[in-house]
Order: sequence, then structure tokens, then C-alpha cells
Amino acid sequence: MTSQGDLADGGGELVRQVLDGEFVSESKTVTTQGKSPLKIKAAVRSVVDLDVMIRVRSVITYRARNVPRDVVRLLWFLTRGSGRWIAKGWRWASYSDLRADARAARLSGDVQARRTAQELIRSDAKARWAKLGIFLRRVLVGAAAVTTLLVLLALMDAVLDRSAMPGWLRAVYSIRDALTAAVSAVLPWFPSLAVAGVVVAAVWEGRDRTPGAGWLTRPDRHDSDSWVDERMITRALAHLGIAPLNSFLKGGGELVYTVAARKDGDGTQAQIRLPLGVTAEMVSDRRKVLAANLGRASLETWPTTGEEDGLLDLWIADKGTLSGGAGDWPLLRDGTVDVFEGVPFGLTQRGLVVNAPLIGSNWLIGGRPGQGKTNLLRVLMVGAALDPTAELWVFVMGESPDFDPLAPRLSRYRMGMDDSVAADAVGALEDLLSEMERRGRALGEQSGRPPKVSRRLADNPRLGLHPIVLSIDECHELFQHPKHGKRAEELAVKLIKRGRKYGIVVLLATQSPTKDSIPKEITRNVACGVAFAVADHIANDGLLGSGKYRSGVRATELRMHTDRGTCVAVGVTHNSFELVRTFYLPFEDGIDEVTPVIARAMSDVASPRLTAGPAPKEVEATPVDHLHDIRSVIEGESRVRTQTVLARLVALNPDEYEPWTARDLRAALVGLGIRPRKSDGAMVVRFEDVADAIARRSHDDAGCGTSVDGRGETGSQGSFPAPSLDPLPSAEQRKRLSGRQTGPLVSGPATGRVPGSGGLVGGSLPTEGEAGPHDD
Ligand SMILES: Nc1ncnc2c1ncn2[C@@H]1O[C@H](COP(=O)(O)OP(=O)(O)OP(=O)(O)O)[C@@H](O)[C@H]1O
Repeated sequence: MTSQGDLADGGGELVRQVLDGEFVSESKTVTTQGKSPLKIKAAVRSVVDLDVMIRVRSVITYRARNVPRDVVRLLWFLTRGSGRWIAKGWRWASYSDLRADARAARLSGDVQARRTAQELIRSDAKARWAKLGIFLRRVLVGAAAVTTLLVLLALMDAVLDRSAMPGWLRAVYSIRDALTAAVSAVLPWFPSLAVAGVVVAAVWEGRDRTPGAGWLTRPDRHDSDSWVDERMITRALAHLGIAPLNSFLKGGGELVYTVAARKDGDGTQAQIRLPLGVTAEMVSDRRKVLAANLGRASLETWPTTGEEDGLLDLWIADKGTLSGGAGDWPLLRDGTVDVFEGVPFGLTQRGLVVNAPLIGSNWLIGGRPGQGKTNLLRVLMVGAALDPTAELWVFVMGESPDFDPLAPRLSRYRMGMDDSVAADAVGALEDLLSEMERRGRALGEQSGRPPKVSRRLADNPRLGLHPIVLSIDECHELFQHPKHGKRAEELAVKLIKRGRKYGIVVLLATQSPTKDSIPKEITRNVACGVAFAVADHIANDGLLGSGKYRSGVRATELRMHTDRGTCVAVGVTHNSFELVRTFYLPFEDGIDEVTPVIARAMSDVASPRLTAGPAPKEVEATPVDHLHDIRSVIEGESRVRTQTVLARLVALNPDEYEPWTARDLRAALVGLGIRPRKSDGAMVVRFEDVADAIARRSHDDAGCGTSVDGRGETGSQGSFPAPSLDPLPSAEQRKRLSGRQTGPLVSGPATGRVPGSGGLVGGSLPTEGEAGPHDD
């Protein structure tokens, strides 16, 4: 850089210095003068120095220009600070806050609250005087101790020569002398320092507490898209136009953050105790303004009611994170599912994968047309299909091929608008209800009477307690059906209320979640409610539960089309709600990501009966011969402890004997005519008794006709304990005549029921005649 026209003195007249030059970038300097490093350094330094100088000069000029304004501001802070001190002092001395509480309690007629406030005033006054007493006593004791020490030191100093004193005493005197010198030096300044200190403290007290320091909200911060802190939240709340909140903040009040603003997944969470006269609902009602104040879209701002009405739970998404999709479904390429653990179905607002709880939960999914309900239902069903033990039934009450690729894995599948589909759906509900009762009995027969179906019980094919998931898409068509609607409603309510424990899950999806289209008892009893964009608070509360809209859990904020695939879900986690971006499994426009997953599911399925394929040839199951098994595990020993017998039986045939307890074994032995005996304090089975039972049985088989326990023929008692229905679904699954049909067809009656027979042929559950070998 060059300078021209240096200071010119034109005949004694000062002429303004003119700088004429060009800023040269460092790189340019290097290339043009690149040969000498020293020269480069000097040139760079001069550019940097000039830069710093310009900045410093501009700051000084700015501050100098603002001096009058700053002085006025500081004076105002001083006055306000003094005022705040006086107010605090007055509050402290007169207990005005507690008196205000007592007054409010008196006005509201709350005798107890008033008494409590008065007692608080009395006990506070007592404690205050007690504290003052303690403080004064401590000051007096301290002063007496210091005075005594100083007097003693002075006396000793008078009688003793310092050079004769021990070293530590001389050090004490040096400290005393230094302190005395410091105090005498400061003393003349003390009044001015004290006044300055008080003024600074008063200015600090009266400082502007409007939250949100400029540097925090600077748009060029690298994290400005995600940064939210308490001061920004308070500032946003201060500008909502809620009168009591405004006056609280203007009066110098500070909001209490019961949970300080903290990073929570893809956003920030905070919990705030609101001041008197303000409820969280008042804040939720101004959600749009709050979002604008925080620089967010309203979908990114979630003010909801906490555990109390005065507690505001606030979750603010990082800018733009919710507009991205959820990404690929985690099970798209590999993996299986345990429906007892749930099916991954989306990402929460915190960016975590959320598992849909299926067992023990029924679902109601709703929203305006085209927002992603069917896709969600499909994701849940495809997920359930990856559990090799799950049996799936789907009814689509409209003409739509959305579930066609699942057909091979569905035990029952009907789709269409005609009456036979509704009739079949009702038939399915009826079957599930009887199945539920059977399962209740089967559970009751288990040792320990387990209250609900567990994974262990579901895995035992003999019990027939495997999970059954029934989906009904566009379910309002079924419930509003002129002929079958009432019955469907009645059955669905019963199933939803009681089926949870028995591994039977009902998933319902609808465009129209009104009280006329979905029975109230259903909306009240489903555990998981999911709302995609909905039109109003009635639809919102119909899906998510009453009072949700008021408490700020609002799917009305979801925008049609823009927020397609995003839903508000309740009951899926322990949080009061989740904003979920659902995974998308396309089956449209020539893209089919469902079929490969179903092909994978088909290769893992536990029994061909859980699929839509042709019935496997029934292999005549031979009943397990318990007597024979018992003999084989004790062969060669005269007696074996019953516990050991049980362990050996489990090792021999885990499928059969794993569910057995000692009680079951004892019952089986008694049934076989063998009495367990006591030997050395333990129950044992004697080989001799088993051999006798076998001999007796051979004798009976030879035609003598008396059973070992005297109860008649024993042939049907081969298995223990016996379920009342065949555990796995029947092969006769897919008999459909009308409606759109997408699976392999087997001719049969339209409704899936044989008139007059009462048995099922169109469903997976067996007819009476089909009852398995375990049925009595
Ligand atoms: N999770 C998602 N991510 C991205 N797009 C989605 C998602 N879910 C659905 N969509 C889009 O929305 C469209 C409609 O989805 P879907 O058929 O599931 O909606 P719907 O609510 O069931 O509609 P209708 O009420 O008409 O049956 C899909 O074709 C797809 O393009």
C-alpha cells in the first residue's frame, strides 16, 4: 500500500491528510514480492496492524459518540437498582409476598392456604430474629477474640525485645504490621471506595434484564440454527402478549427453569414454572407467536403442559431438521422382529428410532387423506411379518392394492367395497373373540397362571398363543356399514378392551376419526393413538385422547402435503407425545420395497399355516408317549429324584417338556398310575412302578379295556396340557368369492363361514373337525 499527499501545509493552512491506496491480499503480496520472506512478513504485519487500528478507532469513535446515551442509561440503571433494593427490602421487612398469598387465600375462601401463609409469616419472623441473634453473637465473639489478640500482642511488644522473640512470633508481628499499614493506607479512600462499590452494585442490580444478549442471537454463529438458551426462551415468552407474564417479567421477575434448556436429540428441551396467573395452555395457544419469537416454524416449536398446569414443557427442534424424511427403514435389507419388542416405525423429534409397541397395545391411526396412514399401517404389518411366529390378518374396506405385496404372508386378506368384505371382517372379529376366550383358558391351565401371553408362551407351538395382528384400513367404512356396522363395533370394542393380554392386536386406520365413524369406546380404549395432519381439535382429540389439544399436543399444526409422513403419536413411549417422522416403504409408481421384505419374511416363517400358501399336507402328529419317555430317562436306575426326571425329560424333548413344572410332572405320573414316593426326604420315581404301569398298559391294549388310572381310555391324554383349539392357524385361509382378491384363490363360501356349521373355513383358526391331536 502506498500513501500519497502526506500532511501538506499549504501556507500555514492545515490540509486534511489524504490516504490513497489499495488493500492488497496476503497472497497477492506473496506472489508479487515473493522473493524475500522478511519483506513479506513486514508487508503482512503492516496490513494486519492497519486492520486492527481501523477496528480500534471505529470502536472508540462509536463509544465516544454514545457516551451521553450510556451515561443516561447507567443513571437509569442506578436509579432502578436502588428502587429494586428498596422493593426487596420492603418485601423482606413486611413479608409482603406471604401477606399477598394470605390475602389471595382469604379472597378465594381457602382457609387452609390462608392459615398456612400466616403460619409461614410467624415462623419466618421467628427464624429471622434467631438468625440475626446468631450473626450478632458471632460478630461480637469474633471482635472480642481479635481485640484480645491485639492487646496481647501490644503488651508483649512493650515488654519484650523483638530480636529476642522466636521466629514464628516475629512473623506474626510482621503480618500485623503489614495489615495495619494496608488498613491505614486504604482508610482515607474507604468512603469513596465504598460509595463507588455501592454505585456499581446498584447499577448491576438495575441492569437491563431483558434476556437474549446480542452475541447469543448473532446470525453468524455457527450453531445459530440450533442454539436456544433460557434467555432466548424468556425473551420469546416475554413477547407473547400474555398480560400476567408481561407484568411479571417487566417487574424484574425471573422465570424458574425446572429443567434448564438442554440439547435433546435434534432440538432443545426446557421446562419452565410459569408465574401466577399464567398456564401452559395460554402459552400453547400462542404457539405461532412463540415459534416466530424463537425463529422457528410452528411445527418446530412444541409448548405443552407438564405435570401441572403451571409447568410448561417446551421442546424446540433445530431449524429444518423435521423437514428431512426419516431415511431407510432399519429392517429394509435384513433383520427380524420380535413383536413383543415392537416394530421400528419412525424417528422421534429427538432423532431416535421409535419402536411401535404391538403386543398389549391396540392402535388407532388417522388423519386427512393422503398423509401416510396406510403407509404406517403397512410398515407395522411388514414389521410384524418379520416375526416368524406372528399371524397376520388384513381387511381393507376400499378398493386399494396397498397391502397386495403382503398377501403371501397374510393368513386372511380381504379388500374391496362390497358387503362380503364387511361380513368377512365381522367374521374375523368373531373368530378372534372366541380365540381370545380359548387363550384365556389356555393361560389358566399354565402353571403359575400367567396373567398374559409372554414370548416364552407364544413360542410354544402346542399352546397356540402366538401373536395375531389384525389390521383394518379405512375402518370407518366397517363401523358405518348399514348391516354389519353395529356388530363390528360391539366385537371390536370387546377385543380392544380384553384382547391385549392374549397376544391379539388390533390396528385400525381411518380418514375420518369422528364420533359417528369410530365408536367412542374404541377411541377411549386404544393404547396408541396416531394423528397425521388433522383438520380440527375434534379429530385431534378423537385420535390422541380428550384434552390433548388443550394441552398443546396438536396434529392440527401438521401441514397437509408438506408434513406428509409426519405424525403425532401418543402411547408409543413414556413421553406424553412423540412427533414421529415415519419410515416410508413405497409400493407405488413401479417402486416396490415391500415385496423383497415379504419374501424374506416367508423364508423365516415358523409354520406354513401362518402364510397364505396352499395347505401343507397334514403330517399325522404322533402323540408323545410320556410313559415311554419317563421309562427311557430312568432306565437302569432303581429310583430317580422327580426333579432329575423332569430335567432329563426337558433334555429329551424340549418342545414337549419345557413348559412342564414339577407339579405338571406329578400330575402326569398320577395320571399314568405311578405314585411318586419319598426316599431320603426327596420325591423319587421308582423304575419298578414305571415298569408296572407299562405292563398294565400293554395288558389293557391287549383288550382288557381298563385304563391305568381307572378313568377309561387313555388315548386322548397323550399330550399335556392340551389347548382347546389347534395352536396354529388352519390351512384353509383364503376362501373368497367377492371383493377384490389378490392372493391365491380357493373356492369356498363368501363369508368364510360354512352356513350351519359354526366352524371356520375361511380363517386361520381351525374348524372343530380340524382340532389337533391335543384336543380332547
Ligand atoms: N413416511 C412417508 N415419507 C414420505 N412420503 C410418504 C410417507 N408416507 C406417505 N407418504 C406419501 O404420501 C402418499 C400417501 O400415503 P398413504 O397412502 O399412506 O396416505 P393415506 O393417509 O393412507 O391416504 P388415504 O387416506 O388416501 O388412504 C404416499 O403415496 C407417499 O407418496
